[in-house]
Amino acid sequence: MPVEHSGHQGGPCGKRVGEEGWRLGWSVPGMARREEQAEGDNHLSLAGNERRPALVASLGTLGLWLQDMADSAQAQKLVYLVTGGCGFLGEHVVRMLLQQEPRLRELRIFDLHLGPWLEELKTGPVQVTAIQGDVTQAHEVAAAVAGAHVVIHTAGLVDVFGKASPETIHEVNVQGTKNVIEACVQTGTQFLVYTSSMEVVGPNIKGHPFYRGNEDTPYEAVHRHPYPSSKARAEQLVLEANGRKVRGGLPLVTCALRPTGIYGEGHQIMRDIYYQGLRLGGRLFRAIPASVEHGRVYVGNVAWMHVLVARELQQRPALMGGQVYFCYDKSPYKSYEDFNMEFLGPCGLRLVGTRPLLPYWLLMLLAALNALLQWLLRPLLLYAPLLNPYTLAMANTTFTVSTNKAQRHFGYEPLFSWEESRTRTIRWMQAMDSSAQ
Ligand SMILES: NC(=O)c1ccc[n+]([C@@H]2O[C@H](COP(=O)([O-])OP(=O)(O)OC[C@H]3O[C@@H](n4cnc5c(N)ncnc54)[C@H](O)[C@@H]3O)[C@@H](O)[C@H]2O)c1
Ligand SMILES: CC(C)CCC[C@@H](C)[C@H]1CC[C@H]2[C@@H]3[C@H](O)C=C4C[C@@H](O)CC[C@]4(C)[C@H]3CC[C@]12C
Repeated sequence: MPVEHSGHQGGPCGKRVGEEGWRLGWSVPGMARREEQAEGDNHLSLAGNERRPALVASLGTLGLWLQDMADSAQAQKLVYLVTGGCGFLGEHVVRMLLQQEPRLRELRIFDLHLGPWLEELKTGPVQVTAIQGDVTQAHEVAAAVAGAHVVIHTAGLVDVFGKASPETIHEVNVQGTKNVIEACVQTGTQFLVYTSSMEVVGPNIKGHPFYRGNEDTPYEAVHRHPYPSSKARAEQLVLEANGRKVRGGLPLVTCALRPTGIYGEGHQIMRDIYYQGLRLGGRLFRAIPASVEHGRVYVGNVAWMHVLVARELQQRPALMGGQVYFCYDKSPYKSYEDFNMEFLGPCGLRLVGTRPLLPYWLLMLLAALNALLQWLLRPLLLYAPLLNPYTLAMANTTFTVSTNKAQRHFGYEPLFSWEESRTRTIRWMQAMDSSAQ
């Protein structure tokens, strides 16, 4: 069923956060690492001093305190830059870094649109620097990168609905990535993590299934749509840049993460589908056979993978440099629509039909009609429904991942179980619902 798509995926954070009164819940399961570490250190110094005479104890305490200061000055030395740090994924990466990267001294957040939620981060122990900038502007990127140890490049134009021109998509995704690479080389930044996409592999335009494949599974990657083409080209540039000498003579170390369809708190398309369902009286109509598997991964786990890969890239450059990793977790293999129902169901929506209500040829016709309408109306208005020939092919082609490469190379385990990911997403949707009423 064609459903109207009201906003782009993610979008300016100002709008997103303000609109819903939504905040990410930032207690990561079993991992209040910084706090635990600090507490542990305190216990250690107290226990050590208890048995000594008073003067020795205070000198000892002073010594330990000075040692602590020196250690933490040494430990908190890294500067990270997250491009696109106010996007759907970017915000999660930013918050995850603040929680899980104890060596962080400064976190730079570079985005076209900065969100008001950044203010709340500025009171913490890490210096948070918000930089409003455009990745297509080489000088802005270079200024932001200068002095950073690690760049996590998530900024991108995610558009499969025909909202932006192919030229703009290329400019942001390809030229923007070139600018990031050149900035690293010129300013001497050694580590670059790129957020790629499963779409650099597929589904391809021939509709070949990719059934629980891994990074080495042969697949005919053929792209025509501007978004996957631009992501594929950008990924290639990032991987080719691995080993280039950066300013100062050290080699650039790069790698790319390929998320499948990300879901979780802040997911714009999920929200659009939810509101569409409400408008249809709490019903959605099945369009895709339940047997077509579509890979999904929880945003918190994708963010965690970014943090971990950025950390371990510095420890194992020879193994990880120039590598690609699919992002995966324990989310179940389901069709796009059945997976969405895991969250939409508890919010009161119902998926009607065990089989698609319309035959596939009719859906294709509707998708083609939407594309034609988009083209005809372009001089007057932007018509960008969810259903078009490309999104239909995406949803209707099996593409799922089964791999443990990230675990083997850098010890990745999902931080959030499927139950936790599901609960968090449902909670977010319910909060969104109550704030809309
Ligand atoms: N959402 C998914 O399912 C998914 C899946 C695989 C890969 N990805 C990739 O993950 C990354 C983040 O995607 P997202 O879903 O969070 O999208 P998003 O639109 O929410 O975030 C992208 C961010 O980039 C910023 N940005 C766009 N153009 C920019 C420019 N010219 N200069 C500076 N910043 C700019 C946007 O303002 C936004 O904050 C993208 O690179 C995307 O290709 C997303
Ligand atoms: C045919 C309709 C009934 C349903 C339309 C759903 C469609 C909008 C969905 C289906 C698959 C989705 C894409 C998929 O999850 C993976 C990605 C990769 C990522 O890099 C960007 C987002 C994207 C393209 C999803 C967009 C929305 C899609 C096409």
